[in-house]
Amino acid sequence: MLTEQTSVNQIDAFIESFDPSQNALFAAGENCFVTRKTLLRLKTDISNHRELVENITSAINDTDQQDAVAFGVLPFCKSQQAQFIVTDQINKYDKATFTHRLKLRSQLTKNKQANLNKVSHRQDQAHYESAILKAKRYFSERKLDKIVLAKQTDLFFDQDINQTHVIANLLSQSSSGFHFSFPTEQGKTLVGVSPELLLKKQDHSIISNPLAGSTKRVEDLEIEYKRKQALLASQKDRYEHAVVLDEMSQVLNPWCQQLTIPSTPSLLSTATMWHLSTIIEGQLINPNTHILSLANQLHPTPALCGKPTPSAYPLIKELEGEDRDYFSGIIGWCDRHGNGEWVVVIRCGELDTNHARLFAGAGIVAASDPTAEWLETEAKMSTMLNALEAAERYRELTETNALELEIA
Ligand SMILES: C=C(O[C@H]1C=CC=C(C(=O)O)[C@@H]1O)C(=O)O
Repeated sequence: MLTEQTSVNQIDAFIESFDPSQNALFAAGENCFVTRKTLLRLKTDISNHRELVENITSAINDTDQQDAVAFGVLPFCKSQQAQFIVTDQINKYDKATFTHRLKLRSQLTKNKQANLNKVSHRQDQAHYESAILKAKRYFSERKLDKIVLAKQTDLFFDQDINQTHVIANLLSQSSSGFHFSFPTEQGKTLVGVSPELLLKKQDHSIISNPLAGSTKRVEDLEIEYKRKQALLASQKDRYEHAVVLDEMSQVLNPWCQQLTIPSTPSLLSTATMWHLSTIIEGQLINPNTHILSLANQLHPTPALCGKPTPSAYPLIKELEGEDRDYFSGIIGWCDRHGNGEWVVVIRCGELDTNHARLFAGAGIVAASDPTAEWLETEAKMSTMLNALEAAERYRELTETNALELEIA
């Protein structure tokens, strides 16, 4: 399917021409895939799983290229359209080497890094916490068990953001996770490093790694140890996590001859967070089942939406006050055999000239504390703030805002 691993010189030569507004990137495990050239771009509805699979399969088949692959991003909302890039021009690199060479290159060419000038929360702390209190009414009326509430934050810089540099930072911040960069048709670049594998499929085998239940990482090892133990023991977080597994097993079971879901979660870390994590493994009844069909049926899981899904979906739009678009959607690739790998679009942002819009959410259940959940979204946003080299300035600007609010 893909070009064989290449030498450092070849990587450097490619990096010279790497342009995030043209090349899509998806890095998982030890591999980093980068598209060289687009054969076709297409947009397609996602409300019907069969239609989605048919559209993508025929787009791949129409290329007449055996190795063609579709890279895509599906929005959170099923009434919006997915975007795909179909290509057989993909380079496969060793992730560690690509990261190292991209970082070196971006350090050499880096002019003065853009400075963060202004922060504007599209949902500020007061909005976010009041949305949680409103959701709690639905919990007490037993209309809802869980809802994931998110915020979007606009950052404005004094000059254009160096997108290659942000991607290099994301890659070097953590070797684990799923790094992605996708040039959208809106002329923006969706970038991030997701810790959450929605689904990977190869012939009969499927694997998924849902996450739900979180705590922030700290430098002090003793405190960190206590936080990890508290997360594992937390009834609230275990419930948040169990809701996700329940829903996923209901979707996957009918498709599988075998499905293994461990009875207790383990812990998974990112550069900034700890999460409750479960690895689900299965064997499909039919190896021709298309990954997009399954991924789109799972999406959005209660790790991004809620339970019951039909109640949580419209309430999210009402409480957040705007569409999430591609944030908390899914991103990945598939080939002509219906194999591929899809992850959820979190720990991410959309870059556009001197502006970045960041996204972060948290699972809310009856036992949630509004301020703790807000702080969790702040901690999750630090992945992108660090990649933008704007974490300190963000704190200065938002602390000043908070102070101004207090004085007023
Ligand atoms: C919605 C996000 O995280 C989800 C994934 C892992 C843990 C989560 C949590 O503990 O709330 C969220 O469900 C996000 O990072 O924006």
